[in-house]
Amino acid sequence: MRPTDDLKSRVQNDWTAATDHPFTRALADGSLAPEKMAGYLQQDYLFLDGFVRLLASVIAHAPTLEDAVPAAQFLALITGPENTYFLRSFDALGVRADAPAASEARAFQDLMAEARHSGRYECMLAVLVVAEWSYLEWATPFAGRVDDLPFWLGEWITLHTGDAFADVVAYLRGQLDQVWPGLSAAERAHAEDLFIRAVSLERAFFDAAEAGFDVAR
Ligand SMILES: Cc1ncc(CN)c(N)n1
Repeated sequence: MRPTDDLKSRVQNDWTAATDHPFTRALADGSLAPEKMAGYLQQDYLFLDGFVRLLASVIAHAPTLEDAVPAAQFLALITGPENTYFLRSFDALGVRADAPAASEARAFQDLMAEARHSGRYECMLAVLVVAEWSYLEWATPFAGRVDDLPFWLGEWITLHTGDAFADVVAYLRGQLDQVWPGLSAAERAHAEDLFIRAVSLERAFFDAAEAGFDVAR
């Protein structure tokens, strides 16, 4: 079994809860209240800050230029079209971009900083694999629904579906699978711990979004 499949199988409960969640089902069928999407996006914009730094660290730690290029191209997408999606959505929803962090966003920021500061490529990848693979899984079944949705819902699905995004997930998983056999037991345990905590935080983030984050105006 691929190491990344094995890691996922160890947290199947949280994984399923995070990738088949009432929040994303409501997002995809258009019944999600704009206020709830606004609160989610404000908190996710704080997530994005730590994510960009973590992805930049993966680029810095990739073993070769060839290994780094797909991450660098993905970083351009995140800081380009995804960043402007957030800003256009805040504008359309009438909310500010700089909300105070809720505990779920802070916990994710802390985890990403921990992975980055570990200086370990596999630890950085473990968190990125969870973040992107789980989003590909929840969004893919809804790829055909985007045309009927307001852009702040539909484009969020589009950003996390399609061949190019599936290639990003395949690349991140491939990098982690590739380095895994060369790791010691302690190094594997460290990366696995980050993977498990990241899945749990993905679930908690959607639970909190469904309950409704406070919205800053
Ligand atoms: C919390 C979270 N996890 C993952 C993603 C996917 N980029 C995201 N936007 N936000």
